[in-house]
Amino acid sequence: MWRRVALLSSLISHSKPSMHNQGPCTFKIWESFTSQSEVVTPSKAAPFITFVLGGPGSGKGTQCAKIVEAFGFTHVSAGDLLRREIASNSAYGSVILSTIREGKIVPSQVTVQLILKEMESSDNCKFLIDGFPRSEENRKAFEQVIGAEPDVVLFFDCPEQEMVKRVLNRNQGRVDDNIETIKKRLEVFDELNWPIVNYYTQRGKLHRINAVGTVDEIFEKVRPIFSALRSEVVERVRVMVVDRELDS
Ligand SMILES: Nc1ncnc2c1ncn2[C@@H]1O[C@H](COP(=O)(O)OP(=O)(O)OP(=O)(O)O)[C@@H](O)[C@H]1O
Ligand SMILES: Nc1ccn([C@H]2C[C@H](O)[C@@H](COP(=O)(O)O)O2)c(=O)n1
Ligand SMILES: [Mg+2]
Repeated sequence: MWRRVALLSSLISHSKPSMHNQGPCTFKIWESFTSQSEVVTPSKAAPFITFVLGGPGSGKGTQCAKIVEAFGFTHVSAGDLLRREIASNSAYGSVILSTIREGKIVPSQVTVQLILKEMESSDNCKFLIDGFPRSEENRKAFEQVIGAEPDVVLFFDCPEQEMVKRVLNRNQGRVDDNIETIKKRLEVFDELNWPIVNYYTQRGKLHRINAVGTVDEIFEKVRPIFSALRSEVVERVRVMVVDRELDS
């Protein structure tokens, strides 16, 4: 039913040593992902995946850090992976840089391969995929390549004015933290985000969180979501560990 992942593009640089098949939760995909017509449903023996949605500056990264601390997830930020790719001068680096500068979305194939590589290199079984999907194309590419859907989707809902204020105060030297790029990012967000929100709402997976308030106030809205899921996550990790032991 399962087979090991062997899909990584050689065009993507290896900035972290590969630990394929070494961790307790060796990452696998369904053989059936090659069948495009097949509906993909989550399996018990799959990593526990949370997608984290929200506009620029809505506080995704900040809340992910709190979830990691409280619940032991591994944080995979699509934006950070793309920035790392730029810094490593890989084949895609200059295209990614100009895309980010223009406030646009990098082709899904690139982003999904980076996410997959990061998940494979982790010995954890529970992931927060931050800033992904940013478009329906992103979402479909993830399902096709990884062969799984997220278990949970968080959406940090924040007014535009507040997002702009936070981004302009961020002060981390990001090339997209300027008013021109923010305007474009907000336009792209408004155009592409809602179909994703609707899709996961219909599937009963979306948690919309009002992202106005202090960091701690917002986390107190996030915490119960993961507390309620604790036994499901523990069971998933157990199944994956057993699965791996049977495999080895
Ligand atoms: N609740 C909050 N109140 C005030 N400032 C916040 C809050 N949450 C995060 N911030 C600050 O706002 C800025 C943006 O937060 P963060 O980087 O977490 O957003 P993000 O959603 O990851 O944005 P991006 O999509 O651009 O990566 C940071 O400087 C962060 O410290
Ligand atoms: N799925 C994604 C995620 C990010 N990007 C690009 C475009 C974003 O403006 C930039 C920064 O991401 P952030 O750190 O704000 O999450 O990275 C993308 O193209 N596709
Ligand atoms: Mg972020």
